[in-house]
Amino acid sequence: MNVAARAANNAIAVNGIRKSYGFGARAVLALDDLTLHIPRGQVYGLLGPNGAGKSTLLRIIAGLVRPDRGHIEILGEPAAPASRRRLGMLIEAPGFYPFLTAREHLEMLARMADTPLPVDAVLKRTGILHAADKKVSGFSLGMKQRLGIGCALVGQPEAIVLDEPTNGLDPDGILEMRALIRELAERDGITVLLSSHLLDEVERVCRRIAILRRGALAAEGDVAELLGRNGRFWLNVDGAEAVSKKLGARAEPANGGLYIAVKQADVPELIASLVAAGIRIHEAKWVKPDLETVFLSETRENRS
Ligand SMILES: Nc1ncnc2c1ncn2[C@@H]1O[C@H](COP(=O)(O)OP(=O)(O)OP(=O)(O)O)[C@@H](O)[C@H]1O
Repeated sequence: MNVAARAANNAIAVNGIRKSYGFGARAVLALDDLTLHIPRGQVYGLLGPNGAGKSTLLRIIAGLVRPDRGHIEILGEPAAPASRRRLGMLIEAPGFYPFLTAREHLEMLARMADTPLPVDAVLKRTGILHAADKKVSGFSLGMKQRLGIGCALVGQPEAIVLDEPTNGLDPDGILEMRALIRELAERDGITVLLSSHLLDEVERVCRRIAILRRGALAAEGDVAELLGRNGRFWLNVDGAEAVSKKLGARAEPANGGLYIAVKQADVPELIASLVAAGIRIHEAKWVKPDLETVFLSETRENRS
C-alpha cells in the first residue's frame, strides 16, 4: 500500500506529536513524539496509567490543545475545523444547559450539522427516547453520558472519539453502552477511538489498542495478537522439580506445574524430548493472559 492509500485508510493519524505543559524546570512532557495510526471502521482503545497522556492526545485530536510539534490527520486530511466536522467527540464531561431537554440539545446540534441524523433516531439509539422531553437538570450521570454520545452522533460522523464512555453508568448501562459502541463500528462502519481505564471493557470492545506510558507508545496492536504474543506455555508433569532442573532458566514453577519459555514452533520438539527422557506429561497448554496482565507488564515503572 502506498503512503497516500495508507493515509486514506486511517481514520486518525497521529504523527510525531510532542506536547509539554509549563516551562523550564517545571515543564511536564505529556506526549513524547507519539506516532499512532487508527484504522477506519474499528473500535480502537487507548490505555495507559494516570498521567500517561491519553487525555492530552484526545484533546489535541479534538483541537482543544495545540501540540508543540507534529501533526494530526483526520480521515486522510490535515486536522482543521473542516475535517473535525467529520468527527464526533465526547471528550470532557459534557456540559449541558440544565433547563433544556435532551431533544432540544440534539436539535440545536442538528441545526449546525451538514448532514444531521433525525433527532428521534439518535434518542432511540442512545436509549433516552423515553426521557427526550425532560430537562437535563433531572438527568442521572448515565443519562447525561448517553446524551453526550447522542450529541457526538447527531452530525452523522465518520469517526467518534470517546473519553471514558462508560463513566458513571450502572452495570446494565455499561453493557448497553458496550453493545452500542460495537454496533457503531460493526453495523454503521463508524470508527470509534475510546480511552478507558476498564481493561476488561477494552478487551471485549476494542479490536486494536495502544498502551501509552509516560507519553510514549509502550505497546500497540490487535488485542488478540497482543494477548497471544504474551501467552505462556504451561506443563503439568510428574517430577516437576527434575524437569525444572533439566530446562534451567526456561522453566518457572507455578500453579502445580511449570511455565516454560518456548516459541510455539518449538513446542513439539520440547514435548518429544521430555517424553524421550521418560517424563510423564499430564497436561500441556498455552495460557493466554488477560489484558490486565499485558497492561501491567507494559507499563510497570521499573521497566527501562
Ligand atoms: N493543563 C495541564 N497543565 C499542566 N500539566 C498538565 C495539564 N494537563 C495534563 N498535564 C500533565 O500531563 C501529563 C499527562 O496528562 P493526561 O491528563 O494527558 O494523562 P492521562 O493519561 O489522561 O491521565 P488520567 O488517566 O489520569 O486522565 C500528566 O503528567 C499531567 O499532570
